[in-house]
Formats: sequence, C-alpha cells, structure tokens
Amino acid sequence: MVQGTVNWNTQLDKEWLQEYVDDWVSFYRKHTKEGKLASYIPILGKANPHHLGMAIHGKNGMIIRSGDVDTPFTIQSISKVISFIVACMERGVGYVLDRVDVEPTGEAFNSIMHLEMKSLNKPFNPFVNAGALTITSMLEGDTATQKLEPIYMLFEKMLGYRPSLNQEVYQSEYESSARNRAIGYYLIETGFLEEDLEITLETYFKQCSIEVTVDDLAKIGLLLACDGEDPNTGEEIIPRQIARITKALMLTCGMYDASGKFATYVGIPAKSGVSGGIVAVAPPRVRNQQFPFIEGCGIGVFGPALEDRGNSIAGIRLLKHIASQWDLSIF
Ligand SMILES: NC(=O)CC[C@H](N)C(=O)O
Repeated sequence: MVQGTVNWNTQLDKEWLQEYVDDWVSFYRKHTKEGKLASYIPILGKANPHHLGMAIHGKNGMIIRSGDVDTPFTIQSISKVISFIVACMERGVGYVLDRVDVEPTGEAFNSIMHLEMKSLNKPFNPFVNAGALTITSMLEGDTATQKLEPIYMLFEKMLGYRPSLNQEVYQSEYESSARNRAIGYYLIETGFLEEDLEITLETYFKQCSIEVTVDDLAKIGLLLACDGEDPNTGEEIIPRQIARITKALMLTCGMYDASGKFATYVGIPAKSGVSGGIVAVAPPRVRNQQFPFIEGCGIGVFGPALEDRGNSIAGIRLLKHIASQWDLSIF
C-alpha cells in the first residue's frame, strides 16, 4: 500500500482504493473453488459457489463496492447478532446474560455433543445455535410475527428500508430442521427455552431467512463501529453498552470454531453465516493515520463457498488481506 500524506477522502483516493479492492476481490475469487456450499439446508446448495462480493462503508462517507454486490442472500447466523441486540434492548443486558453465557465453545455452531459434555450451566454464547434459540425464545411477544417485529424495526433503522423474508429459504430450513429441533428439545429439558418450541423455531428460521446484500451488512458493521450511533445523524440506534458487548462476542465467538484464528490473523469483530455472508467491524484507529478508513468502517462480504467451519472461504482470506494492507486489527 502506498503511504504518505494521502487523506483517503478525495475522489482520486476513492478511485485508487477501488482499483486495489477490485484486484483483491478478483484474486480471491479463485479461492472459492476450494470451498463448498452449505447443503444441509438444501436450498443454500443451489447458490453460485463462485460468487464473491464486498462492500466497505466508511464513517467518512466513502463507499467501495466490488464483485458480486447485487446478489441478495439470506442473513442466516448473522441474524443472531440482531436478535441478541433486540433481546438486550427488550429485557436488559443482565437478564439476557444471566441466561446465555459469553464463552466460545471451540465446537461447531450446531454441536449437540458439547451441551452435555461440558455440563451446561447455560448455553455458551448467543451465536451458537443453543444460545441463539434461547435468545429468540426470550424475545417479547406471543407469536413469531410479534417477536420478529422489533427485529424488522431495528433492521429498518440500520438499513433505511425493511428487508424481506425469503420464503423459499424459510421453507427449506423448516423442512430440514431436525438438528435445531434436537437442540430445542435439549433446551426444554434443561429449562432454558422460554417459549414454545414451535414458535421459537418459526421465529428463528424466519430471522435467518431475512434477505440482505453486502451493502446492508456493511451498514450494520459501520453502525457497530460507531458504537451504535447512526454515523450520519448521531442518533443512538443501539445503546453503546450493548453495541460494545456485541462486538466482544463477535470477536470471541463470531466465526464459530475459527474465531481464535480470525482474531489472530484478521483482528476485528466479525460474524458469519452459512449462506456465505460476513459482517466485519473496523473501529476507528488512532495510529497510522496514513491508512484508509481510519475513522472506522463496516465491511460486508458475500461468498457462499465455505471452509470446513462454515465461514466463507474466499471471504475470510479477502478480509485477512485487507486487514493487513490497511492495518485494521484492533490489537
Ligand atoms: N451458521 C449458520 O448460519 C446457521 C444458521 C442456520 N439457520 C442454522 O440454524 O443452522
């Protein structure tokens, strides 16, 4: 990366950054060949495995988009970030964290084995399925529609529009739900589920089936980079304490059992989903003023070919490259 007195704010800077990012995206697109589509939800297995797209939204208003940015995809596990935030806003942080822990598992997101093996005091964290189902079960309301409404309202505030549900993906998840049901029954038996299992699963599968784009993820990332304050108006959309806990959880548990490696080699909070999305949060940095997006940015990535942990294979490598080029690590 060329350094010097560049302030990375002008049109020329933008063109320059755009060229770099286009090169990186087309280079890492080749890595999609090494990944596999998630097929345990049959419809996700129909995505184009060679897609790779990225959007970066900076606090300074700069937006860089590259690759397959116009393909919508379902948000999947990234919705666990939103349901966690909504649950904390509705019930209070204390209530939520009394019932779901904040520890990484080192196991797959949908592992059942670890629930019993590690003598469950409470589900390990809000981003593994056991924790996410518990969180969804505590959302206010008696029906899935009522529970989802505050989630949609938060999306609307963050994105500037109300995203829609992909009915086909919802149906596909519903029809292949044996493992999530098994986790749900375990949560009933251990007393963690606060709502009827059918309503919880309907809400959970619907929150996972909300359709977004890389720009939407980048906006969510930017809002978290700004500790929950709208970067344009300064309005508090997510209380600061909740935004900060969310980022800590993303860093420690957001990339499933690859979270340690992601924290080590990329060094920013992120959350992925099995449809191939990743939202990453680059908070403002105080050092190295010569780098772009020094005031902070949100990054949205989409690349449906996954590595064996369930994260976008090309997406992770692309983020690792950008983080090292632009010195994004928070450490
Ligand atoms: N990791 C994911 O994105 C998983 C979400 C998916 N809906 C599931 O529950 O299995």
